[in-house]
Amino acid sequence: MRICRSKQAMRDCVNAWRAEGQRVALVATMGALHAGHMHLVARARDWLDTQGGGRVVTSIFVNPTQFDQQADLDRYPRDEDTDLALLRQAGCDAAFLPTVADIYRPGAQTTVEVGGLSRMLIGRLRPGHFRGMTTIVTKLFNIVGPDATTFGEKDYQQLTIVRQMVADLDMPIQIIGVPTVREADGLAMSSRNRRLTPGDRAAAPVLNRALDTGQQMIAAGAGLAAVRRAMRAVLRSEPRCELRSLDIRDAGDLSRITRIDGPVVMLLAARFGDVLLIDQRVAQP
Ligand SMILES: Nc1ncnc2c1ncn2[C@@H]1O[C@H](COP(=O)(O)OP(=O)(O)OP(=O)(O)O)[C@@H](O)[C@H]1O
Ligand SMILES: CC(C)(CO)[C@@H](O)C(=O)[O-]
Ligand code: BAL
Repeated sequence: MRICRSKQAMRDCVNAWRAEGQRVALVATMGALHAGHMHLVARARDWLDTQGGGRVVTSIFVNPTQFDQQADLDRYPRDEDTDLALLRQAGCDAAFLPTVADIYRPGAQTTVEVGGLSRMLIGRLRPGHFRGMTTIVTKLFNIVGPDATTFGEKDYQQLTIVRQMVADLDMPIQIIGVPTVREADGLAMSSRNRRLTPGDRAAAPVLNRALDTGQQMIAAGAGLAAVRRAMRAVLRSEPRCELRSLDIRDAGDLSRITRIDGPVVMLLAARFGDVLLIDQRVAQP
């Protein structure tokens, strides 16, 4: 596996592959890798196989501009040695680990923001978060120049925003959504899980239980208000869960709905101690 620590090294590596006619798929991460990330690498490889082969690049960059809280950035888990070992095992072809100084040149004035979608839901809880995310994702696309990229459905609003951006700005990149990988007790894998105290870790699967309840009720034809009530009751049964938002939206464009008559997405954000976790599930009547 090649290790590229600068934009130039990454570009040189991709240019050499392109000269051999290789396609390229990108997996963008902030490191502290887990099995969910490995699925993104595997799905990137699957996509390349359907195209006659190619190279997988995984970026590891804790992007400061998408953090609205300095403490969250400072405490974000980092574990480069383990990350690189996992990527080698997964058959990744290159890891891109740029520095903040290389990525953000002084005096930069340009950001990328997807209008309405970035300001709703998590965008309200974390002001500026999605502008930082779409800006770094655009920069990664410009540096690596991938044909395709995989994103997790766990970060459903992020995936929806990236799809919108790529369509709006005519970026010639295929976006592949990857289902959420879970721990045995149902908790969605997330780098932030390792910051949970043992008590909060034991409590956190309540998010998945609330989503199970919502999904079953929606499949049985229950109405919006009843589903919300039942999900809230499940979440309230766990005193360590500090609910920040519970939304049921159109699964395609995240618009508000007044009734459930097609695919919807249930979106949860909750704090356990000082850790904000999110989870989601698509359901239909
Ligand atoms: N459990 C999971 N299953 C599938 N994909 C995932 C999972 N967790 C994260 N991803 C995806 O991995 C990519 C990189 O995410 P990131 O590095 O922020 O990891 P994370 O586990 O989501 O960390 P965080 O604690 O910041 O939520 C994103 O596309 C994200 O949706
Ligand atoms: C896409 C991403 C790597 C951009 O920093 C980040 O938002 C993430 O890890 O989901
Ligand atoms: N996986 C989402 C990245 C973030 O929390 O900033």
